Amino acid sequence: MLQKSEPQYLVPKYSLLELERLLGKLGQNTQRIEDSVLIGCSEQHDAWFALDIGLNHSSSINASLQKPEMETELRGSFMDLRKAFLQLNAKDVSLLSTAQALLRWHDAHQFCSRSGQPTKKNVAGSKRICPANNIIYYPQMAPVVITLVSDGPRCLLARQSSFPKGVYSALAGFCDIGESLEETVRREVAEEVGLEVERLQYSASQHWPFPNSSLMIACHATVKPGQTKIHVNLQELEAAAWFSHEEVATALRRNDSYTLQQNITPPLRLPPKFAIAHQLIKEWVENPACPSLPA
Ligand SMILES: NC(=O)C1=CN([C@@H]2O[C@H](COP(=O)(O)OP(=O)(O)OC[C@H]3O[C@@H](n4cnc5c(N)ncnc54)[C@H](O)[C@@H]3O)[C@@H](O)[C@H]2O)C=CC1
Ligand SMILES: [Mg+2]
Repeated sequence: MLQKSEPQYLVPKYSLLELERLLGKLGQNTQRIEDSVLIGCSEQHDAWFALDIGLNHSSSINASLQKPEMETELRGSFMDLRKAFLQLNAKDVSLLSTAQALLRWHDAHQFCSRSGQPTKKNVAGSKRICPANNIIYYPQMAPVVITLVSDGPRCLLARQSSFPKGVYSALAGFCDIGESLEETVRREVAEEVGLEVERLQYSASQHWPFPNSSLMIACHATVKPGQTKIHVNLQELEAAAWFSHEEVATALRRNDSYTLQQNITPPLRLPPKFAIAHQLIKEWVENPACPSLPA
């Protein structure tokens, strides 16, 4: 749910009093405030909590609550989370991403997997405890490596059929149990495009709420100049190709509005700014030789 506040969109933020009033108006029990989870604090050190007042929430008191009513009451509209990210500043993207992931984790961990008894959230929402056996459950993230492979003058980008039209990104893959990040990078690059990674350098990381909660670990990698023939794994990818520095730099410069005109084959499109893949590609465009990589 985002609220339009010209010229941008905002995540709805309320004080405790305002929230109590709002829940009352929506016919919800104010007890629900106890389901809130701590997601951060303002620069003035005011604590920020997130609460799911979604229509299909299991503990929704008033099941007949309609989406349009809620949109009118909150003066906003519901939208897809990825689309919402395109409208928000970096701070709100981070808050919304944490809120979504943490609230979803709580919703999916209502019961102890050992005793089958209901688990109980602590006040901050940083864990759940089973009162029957004192097992503590902590929110989990799945580590994922994302790697921009380069052979020097070109970088390798790939797309999955689920990506929007024309969008290519860096190679990504979940870490398997027991693997180091380096091993995951080498395995994923070999599995998806049949290339052997020569050198590897960590760049940055990002929390990513899709599909559940991942920690994206971004790296630059190089392959030997003579060993660049791609074998695309069509079970994982729709396509993969080498792109020149000029092609990628042009795609980065293009105003990426993501609104496609019909009947026009889109040129190379890159992931949106909020995705770490975008940062990784931008870094390579600004410094294609990656001189900081050890020789
Ligand atoms: N923030 C960013 O810039 C980007 C984020 N991503 C994210 O990276 C993730 C991984 O990329 P893929 O190429 O899809 O991974 P992948 O190459 O490992 O293949 C996905 C498959 O891995 C399996 N898998 C193993 N462990 C899993 C787990 N913990 N959760 C879900 N599936 C698991 C499933 O069968 C799934 O279909 C995606 O969820 C995507 O949202 C991908 C590209 C850019
Ligand atoms: Mg992959």
